[in-house]
Amino acid sequence: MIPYTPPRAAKDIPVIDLTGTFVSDDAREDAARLIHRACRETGFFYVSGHGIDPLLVESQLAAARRFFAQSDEAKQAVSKAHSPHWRGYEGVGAQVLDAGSAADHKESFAIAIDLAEDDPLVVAGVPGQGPNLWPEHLPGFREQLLAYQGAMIDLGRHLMGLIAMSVDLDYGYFAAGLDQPQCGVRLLRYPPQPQDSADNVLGAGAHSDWGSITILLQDGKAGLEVRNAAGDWILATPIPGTFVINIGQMVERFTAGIYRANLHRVRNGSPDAARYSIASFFELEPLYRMGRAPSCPPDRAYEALADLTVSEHIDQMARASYADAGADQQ
Ligand SMILES: O=C(O)CCC(=O)C(=O)O
Ligand SMILES: [Fe+2]
Repeated sequence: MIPYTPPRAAKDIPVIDLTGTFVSDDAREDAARLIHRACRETGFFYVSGHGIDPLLVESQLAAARRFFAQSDEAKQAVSKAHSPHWRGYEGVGAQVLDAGSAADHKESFAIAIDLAEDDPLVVAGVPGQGPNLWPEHLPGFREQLLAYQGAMIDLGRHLMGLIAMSVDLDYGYFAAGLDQPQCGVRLLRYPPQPQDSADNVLGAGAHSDWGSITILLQDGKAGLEVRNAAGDWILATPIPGTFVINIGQMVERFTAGIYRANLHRVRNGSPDAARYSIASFFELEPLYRMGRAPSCPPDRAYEALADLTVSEHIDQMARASYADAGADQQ
């Protein structure tokens, strides 16, 4: 358990403008340098100038509000219990992101790449691969989520290119793992924070993300807290028009620890309103093995991990985070 202590105001999470990076190599070099620094310092940065339609973004938050406003019965109809692939709805208390702490005070709905049961990856039993669960009574919901997921995949591919450049590799370094990338999109709703937090109840307990990069959309409400290099917790205040990007354990492994998949947590700062966010977990192909970047020196701590595929690693982490919540909660 990581006991809760109040955060400081954000001052160390930079905003990186991507506008020029879609057209100019020089702008890519500049952005890669800023990404390098951010990934060493906190593992977090905002991106602006990302080119994603603000209407698509607004509609995505609206879709999240519509989903969670449904009856409990409608939400349970797409319960994660019906999916062996980590898709669907889970209620408050279903997940423990900080082992030893109280369960997370959040509810969520997740999709990933929608694969038919006869897709070769599903037939081969590759962890996490399969069909999505879709709510029956929300017209347009599926189309919206798939459009948003498509935009996240485009942005994720671009960011992986910049991350490769940030450690002196080519923009195209990850091409072999980016043909059919994975992208989980998770709608999150954090009810108002329980005032009695004696047993460390948080919206999401302190954790680092498991995959490559997370692209986070926040509604206007503060809540995301990030631990900086000095060990202080700082608030990642929502900035309109941006996404918060953080690197996960796959990129930490890629750099053999030069970049850190940093601890973060959520505590809804509004006493009487829910906070909504959308976390998109961008990931290389399921069977990709994330080796060490040739430009980063080896570190023995990471050598033992090298044999797991992306999907095996994420599946292990997911299992652990739900096992901690007990089998009786969904
Ligand atoms: O909701 C947020 O602000 C962050 C969510 C998060 O860290 C996660 O889902 O991994
Ligand atoms: Fe996270």
